[in-house]
Amino acid sequence: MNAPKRKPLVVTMGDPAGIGPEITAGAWKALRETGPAFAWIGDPACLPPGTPYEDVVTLTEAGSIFSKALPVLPLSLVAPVYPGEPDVLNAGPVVDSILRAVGLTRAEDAGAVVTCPISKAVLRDAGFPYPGHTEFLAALCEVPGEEVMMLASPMLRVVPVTVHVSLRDALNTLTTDLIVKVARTTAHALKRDFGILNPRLAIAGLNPHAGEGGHMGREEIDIIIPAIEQLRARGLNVHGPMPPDTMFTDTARANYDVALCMYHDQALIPIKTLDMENGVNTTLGLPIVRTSPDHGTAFDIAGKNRAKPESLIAALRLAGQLASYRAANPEPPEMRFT
Ligand SMILES: NC(=O)c1ccc[n+]([C@@H]2O[C@H](COP(=O)([O-])OP(=O)(O)OC[C@H]3O[C@@H](n4cnc5c(N)ncnc54)[C@H](O)[C@@H]3O)[C@@H](O)[C@H]2O)c1
Ligand SMILES: N[C@H](C(=O)O)[C@H](O)COP(=O)(O)O
Repeated sequence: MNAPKRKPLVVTMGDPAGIGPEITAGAWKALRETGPAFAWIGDPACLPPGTPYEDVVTLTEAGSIFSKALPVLPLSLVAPVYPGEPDVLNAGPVVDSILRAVGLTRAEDAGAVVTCPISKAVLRDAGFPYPGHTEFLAALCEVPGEEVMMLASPMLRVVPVTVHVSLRDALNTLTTDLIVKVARTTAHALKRDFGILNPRLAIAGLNPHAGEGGHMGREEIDIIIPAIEQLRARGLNVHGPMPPDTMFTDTARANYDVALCMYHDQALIPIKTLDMENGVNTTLGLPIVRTSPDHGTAFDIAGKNRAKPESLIAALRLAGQLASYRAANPEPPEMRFT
């Protein structure tokens, strides 16, 4: 039987005053011969001067011209773009680019969505009601609350249990049920999409020394250990709570497939420190594949020809692999949630 033909991926514009346009042009140059092929939904006026691009109407056209030019599904901005100076007036097209990308992927015209970085502050100032792509994508896919953020690189995978909230709110919202839910979605995705049959989950503690038996905080005893017990009772391969300060050493990382962390920076500091260039953000729990580079808009270097496209290239490669894996491996019923 022939392997299913790979569908082109679709890349969103992100904030046009950030590094999205230039890393997109850089990723196209790096991947034009090998793929995965993709189309970019954005305003060509914000691409670096001299970028060879061609307007397209369909993803099929994008696949056939990809080796010659960056395929663009055009979308007009409202305000002129000055690199490093985001404009709230362009929030509408930034959001439209995401909406169109999700529509094309849900319609199975595109293989996956790869998002360029948005400024959460600019979108929030414009009235956008979501904290980030992760939550917005879950709403668009009609699975609000099911989303799980995972950042992955060849060195480490991490999942923050609480995500885009203040540290104080993270402590207030951390519950046994939430840890169990996020861990189950993570284990399921590692089996389903990454081919890891019995994923090993390391659960971080919250407090110094994972609470030191309750002398440095009770969250491990009251919240985290009950979650670990429930997950083990479901047959998941889980260990912890691990002291957060030592769980990211080379030796410790060799013993797990993913680290479940209790708050955003506990998860993202280690991966961005160890492997920023190869890190990819992917949203688990969605019916579509979504990846993103692990960095933000980098307004400080936008338009200065200093932005590295490596993380976007890694995001495109991972999206291509996950989409192909899903197409070739329809989900067997026994793999569904344990
Ligand atoms: N997926 C996303 O949409 C996403 C992810 C992270 C942050 N953000 C947003 O980005 C904005 C800026 O966030 P930040 O300053 O904390 O992080 P950032 O990742 O934009 O920048 C942090 C530092 O890393 C550098 N950097 C980032 N990407 C780089 C690249 N590809 N090549 C070279 N250097 C690079 C920047 O110049 C900066 O010095 C925020 O508004 C945040 O909301 C968006
Ligand atoms: N929390 C992510 C990070 O710091 O890299 C980032 O903000 C991306 O979030 P979304 O993919 O939800 O936009």
